[in-house]
Amino acid sequence: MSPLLNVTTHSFTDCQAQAAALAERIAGGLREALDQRGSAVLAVSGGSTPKALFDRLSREPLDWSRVHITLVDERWVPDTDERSNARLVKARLLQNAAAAAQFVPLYTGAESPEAGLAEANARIDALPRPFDAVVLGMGDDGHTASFFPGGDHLAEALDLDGQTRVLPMRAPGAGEPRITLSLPALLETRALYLLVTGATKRDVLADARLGLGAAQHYPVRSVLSQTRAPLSVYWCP
Ligand SMILES: O=C1O[C@H](COP(=O)(O)O)[C@@H](O)[C@H](O)[C@H]1O
Repeated sequence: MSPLLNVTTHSFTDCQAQAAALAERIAGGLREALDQRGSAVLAVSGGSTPKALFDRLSREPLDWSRVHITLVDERWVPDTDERSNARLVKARLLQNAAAAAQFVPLYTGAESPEAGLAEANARIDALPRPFDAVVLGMGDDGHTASFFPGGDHLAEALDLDGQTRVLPMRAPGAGEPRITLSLPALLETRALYLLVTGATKRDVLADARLGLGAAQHYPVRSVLSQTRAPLSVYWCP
């Protein structure tokens, strides 16, 4: 199969419609998981893009008490910091019906992601697998999760044969030190979504698909070109 045949793009003219459609689709997958296996796991991104999605998803009627929610990546800051992805999840997703969900943070309170790595890995290893849904975002520099261009553990994180599900990441464009699920950990999912908004990110994604010039190094290419998990891109202006 040609790798890009593994990617389906859903384009919306309205970002509320995008958020509603993806929330409904994720909720459907979680309900199916609850019916068939009794529990469900959802891994989400942070940043600014998923706010509308989280607002919608938090109102979806399902038994959230049997859903584990974790992060695909985290900035190594406490959840009192406005840069914390956990803070965003608590403020926008763990609300309404979804307040009953069981949150599994990546930040452990240790001094550094390296010092907190064993605990973070243990938390992720303890979750049922495969995950039921993974929601990725993308930065203007072509990063996804905390797979940053020039990242100190990038090659390890993108290694499809890698055994460690959680890795630290430091990179020039990352701001603070990070922790991230690895590519193979993210691809072990029943549903994989990439949420993208705005013309700049649309163009970054188009460049990443072509892989020309600087775009050949965009880490998001690792998600576009893999064949383990079909990828659904949700885009709005
Ligand atoms: O640093 C991060 O950035 C990406 C993209 O964030 P956005 O603000 O452009 O939506 C995000 O997906 C990732 O989880 C986060 O840690």
